[in-house]
Amino acid sequence: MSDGPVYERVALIGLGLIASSMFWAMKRGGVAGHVSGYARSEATRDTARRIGLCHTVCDSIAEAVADADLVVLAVPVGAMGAVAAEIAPHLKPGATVTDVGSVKRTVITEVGPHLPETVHFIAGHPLAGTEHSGPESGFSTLFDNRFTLLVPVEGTDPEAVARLRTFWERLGARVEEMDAEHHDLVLAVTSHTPHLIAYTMVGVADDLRRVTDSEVIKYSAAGFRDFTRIAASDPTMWRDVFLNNKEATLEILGRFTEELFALQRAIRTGDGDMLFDYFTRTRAIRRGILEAGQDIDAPDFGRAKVER
Ligand SMILES: NC(=O)C1=CN([C@@H]2O[C@H](COP(=O)(O)OP(=O)(O)OC[C@H]3O[C@@H](n4cnc5c(N)ncnc54)[C@H](O)[C@@H]3O)[C@@H](O)[C@H]2O)C=CC1
Ligand SMILES: O=C(O)C(=O)Cc1ccc(O)cc1
Repeated sequence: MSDGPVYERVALIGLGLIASSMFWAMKRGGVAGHVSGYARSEATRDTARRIGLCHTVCDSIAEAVADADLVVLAVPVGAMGAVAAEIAPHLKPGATVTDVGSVKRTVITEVGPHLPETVHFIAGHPLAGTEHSGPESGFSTLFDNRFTLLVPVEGTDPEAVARLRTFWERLGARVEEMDAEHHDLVLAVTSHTPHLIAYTMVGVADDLRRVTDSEVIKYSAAGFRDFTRIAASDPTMWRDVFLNNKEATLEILGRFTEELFALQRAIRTGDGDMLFDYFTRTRAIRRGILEAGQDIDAPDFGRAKVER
């Protein structure tokens, strides 16, 4: 594969954390010839122009997608269907449309039917992010060494998939393919339910704060600080994730609650062996991941940001 652009013209719809990171990563690697961008709010478009995000920031979605070879939907999951309907009449035949949403089954169901048969729709999800949002939060290294999952449906043109794979690889990502149901279950375990637990724990601490004044924050240990970081994530995005990955999240939450009750019982009855065995098992999981050579720690976002 040569080092030239993978797509001549790319359109980014929604100019938040993921789209802006994609732009900086495309710029870094010369992955696109020209990038146009569109965001619904005028304030976001103004910010994008001010910081040089995209070669052209368009005031209409039709103009943004008109000549694009690749269109990336980077809006909250709940907005994907409506955005697909808006762009459909303006797409260039032969173009690829993809998305970056955190849930895949509902996005495929809601986007697919709006798009003409002359375009390739290939759903996607970069497993990389931060708790920040908006056009100024992105940086070029966000996808480096992180997975991007592609979710092609039956009958998708393999050449279009291969090209999208190359695109993500040139942004720094490791690419794998997965089906939508499996994706949604895996993400419910590894991302969606953990976010819900963080939101809950911070909510509980907030209730307590009214009793103990500012002690919860003042004496908070690293674990709780991590929860507050995650619980600072965008409310619209996460509302949409849970409403659109209902079944898998409820399944995992059910199992979580059962385990929590078992631990609660062990504490109440003084069953130290149960607690010790449980914690020994969970410790082995992290050790196993580290021994397999996978880097599971978050990158240094503070430093990466400065490099944009
Ligand atoms: N934030 C994260 O860590 C990750 C997010 N994702 C997914 O990427 C997508 C985008 O997320 P972020 O970039 O974090 O969000 P963001 O909140 O930073 O940006 C979203 C953008 O979409 C625009 N928007 C919202 N509703 C719209 C609509 N109806 N029509 C047009 N534009 C609209 C917003 O104005 C904003 O420009 C979401 O689907 C999210 O699930 C995927 C991986 C990681
Ligand atoms: O900031 C974090 O800890 C994340 O977990 C980022 C993230 C959020 C949502 C996704 O769909 C993928 C990655």
